[in-house]
Amino acid sequence: MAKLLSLEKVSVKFGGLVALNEIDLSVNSGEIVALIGPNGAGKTTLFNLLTGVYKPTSGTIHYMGQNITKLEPFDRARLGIARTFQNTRLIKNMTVLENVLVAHPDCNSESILGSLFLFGKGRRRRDAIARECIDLLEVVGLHRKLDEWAGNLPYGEQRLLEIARAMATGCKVLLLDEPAAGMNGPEKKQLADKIGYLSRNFNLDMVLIEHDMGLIMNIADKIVVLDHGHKIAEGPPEEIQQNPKVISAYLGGEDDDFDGE
Ligand SMILES: Nc1ncnc2c1ncn2[C@@H]1O[C@H](COP(=O)(O)OP(=O)(O)OP(=O)(O)O)[C@@H](O)[C@H]1O
Repeated sequence: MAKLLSLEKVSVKFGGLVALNEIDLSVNSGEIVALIGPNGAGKTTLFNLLTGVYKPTSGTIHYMGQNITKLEPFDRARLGIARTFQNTRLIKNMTVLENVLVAHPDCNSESILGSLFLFGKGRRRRDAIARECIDLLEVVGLHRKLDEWAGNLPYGEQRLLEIARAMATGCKVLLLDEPAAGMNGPEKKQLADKIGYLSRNFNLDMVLIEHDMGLIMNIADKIVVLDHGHKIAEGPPEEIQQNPKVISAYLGGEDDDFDGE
């Protein structure tokens, strides 16, 4: 498998605190990678490193063969690295479709209004962008709610809308921060199905921070375990589930939380 994204001996220090210590990590093309670890392990710091919000104290980050260690968040987004947030960043008083349209690189809120006055080629382009966005909403199952206010959607659907917004940017790597947080059982099942579908059909690579072990066991190809800024394990779910280091560090020995149920 081709390496898409890789970290080589990356460390992040905040004053005297080592939030990440010489982390090596790679995301291969077509992979779903789950990042787990107890509170303060360094998961969010790693996401901020990948998006460029934080720069490493030492080490390098490569993406599609390019050294992106010093690239700013905007440039990384343009290269195809997108993320969703634990607390959704939707524009609640815009419709579902408008939320996706404004995330599209060829569109912004001014051009949505301006498009009323478009003719010919401009209008065809606008229609094509709208079609693309509606197709994305169909993929996440929200195509029947195009005109609803984003803020009125149930929580699970707001998270799916965030994924559609991230995809509208044309991303190749999607970083999902606790996508299942606050979801009920059926919503989690729907999310797991969508994530699997997106990965298979859109050639989208995903890294997710998630605490729901059942979800992770279902969808992840690889799990990376952090503890106090150190990578303590990496491997397929069935291997990680049995790893005594992980059980004791992450779960304090209570392996009944780690059975994927
Ligand atoms: N901007 C910052 N300044 C100082 N310390 C920070 C900063 N960001 C994170 N840290 C510290 O780095 C360590 C790792 O934090 P991080 O948020 O990455 O952990 P986490 O695994 O995401 O935890 P949680 O599951 O609670 O969100 C913590 O000790 C945290 O207090």
